[in-house]
Amino acid sequence: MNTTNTEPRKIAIIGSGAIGGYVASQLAPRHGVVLCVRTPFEKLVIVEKGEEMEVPVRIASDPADVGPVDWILVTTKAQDVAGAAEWFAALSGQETVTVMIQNGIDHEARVRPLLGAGAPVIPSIIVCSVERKKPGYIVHHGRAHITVPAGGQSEAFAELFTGSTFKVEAVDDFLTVSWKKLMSNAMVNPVTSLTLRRLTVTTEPLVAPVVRELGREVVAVARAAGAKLTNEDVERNLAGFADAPGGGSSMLYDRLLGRPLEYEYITGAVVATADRLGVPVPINRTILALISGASGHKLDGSE
Ligand SMILES: NC(=O)C1=CN([C@@H]2O[C@H](COP(=O)(O)OP(=O)(O)OC[C@H]3O[C@@H](n4cnc5c(N)ncnc54)[C@H](OP(=O)(O)O)[C@@H]3O)[C@@H](O)[C@H]2O)C=CC1
Ligand SMILES: CC(C)(CO)C(=O)C(=O)O
Repeated sequence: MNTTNTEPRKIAIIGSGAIGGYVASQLAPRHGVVLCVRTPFEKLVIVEKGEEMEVPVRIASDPADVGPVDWILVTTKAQDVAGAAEWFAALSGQETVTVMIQNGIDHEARVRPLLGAGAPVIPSIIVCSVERKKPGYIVHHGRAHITVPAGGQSEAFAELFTGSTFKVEAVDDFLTVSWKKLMSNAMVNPVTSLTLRRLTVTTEPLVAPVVRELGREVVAVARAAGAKLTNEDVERNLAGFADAPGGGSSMLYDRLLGRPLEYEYITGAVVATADRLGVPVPINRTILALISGASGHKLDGSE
């Protein structure tokens, strides 16, 4: 397979929620896209600036109905990767490249047990605010940026998005980009989820200092792990959240629906790394306890 030209490719997206649906909408005009879904739906609709658009994709709910593809894009929540084992088996061919489009760190470790030892895997960091209102109905609140590590198949991956709204950037210091995004998520995802508020909750006078301290703890952990973060990154994030009307977080949307929360891969990853490297993170540890208690529980108190 020649992965460095711009011919149409066979692309499968495992996990067609908010991110998977929006990414599909940007690839479908030029490539053959199949959505590998757990909960079937009839059609994929994207809402962009208030306008609905139906996306021409194939929707498959049975791994027996698909064959090997050029690219597998993984956009489930991090804790759901293992549950998609049958999709990986059906979609993987000799030259299939798998791209992890998820929050958190250690992307490759999540999927490696489901793939052959030498199968190429690209980790990625996505900045894009999207909300799934119901299966197959996705609202894009703004931004469309993906970062991948330089080298390997990353250039070919970036070419898939030619002509789309996504900017795909390949960087040498992927570690720093990963920790910057993890910091952003550790600052807002649990706080929006616990307060049931959108990003503007971070401007509340009593909330902002907690969010700032969550970020500063992550800076200390990230630096111990070798990433180049500073407290200025925390301030930049706070200013950015205040300037994001309408946007929430993926953890807020899950909490509103009583779904399992991705906390182990966000705040949990911060605390686990902090413990390994001997960095104190008391606020993140407290938030981890609270968000773990909220995960998967209904909002009406009925458990
Ligand atoms: N939403 C956002 O704005 C952002 C999200 N992210 C990250 O992107 C990743 C995806 O998040 P998001 O799109 O919000 O999540 P969603 O919950 O909206 O979508 C995840 C999808 O994965 C599906 N899924 C789960 N298990 C399987 C399976 N075994 N087979 C097939 N499909 C499966 C779910 O199906 P079902 O319908 O059955 O539940 C759901 O449709 C996460 O890591 C998140 O943190 C990053 C940046 C922004
Ligand atoms: C909050 C946001 C959009 C960016 O920090 C995100 O990554 C998420 O919703 O999980």
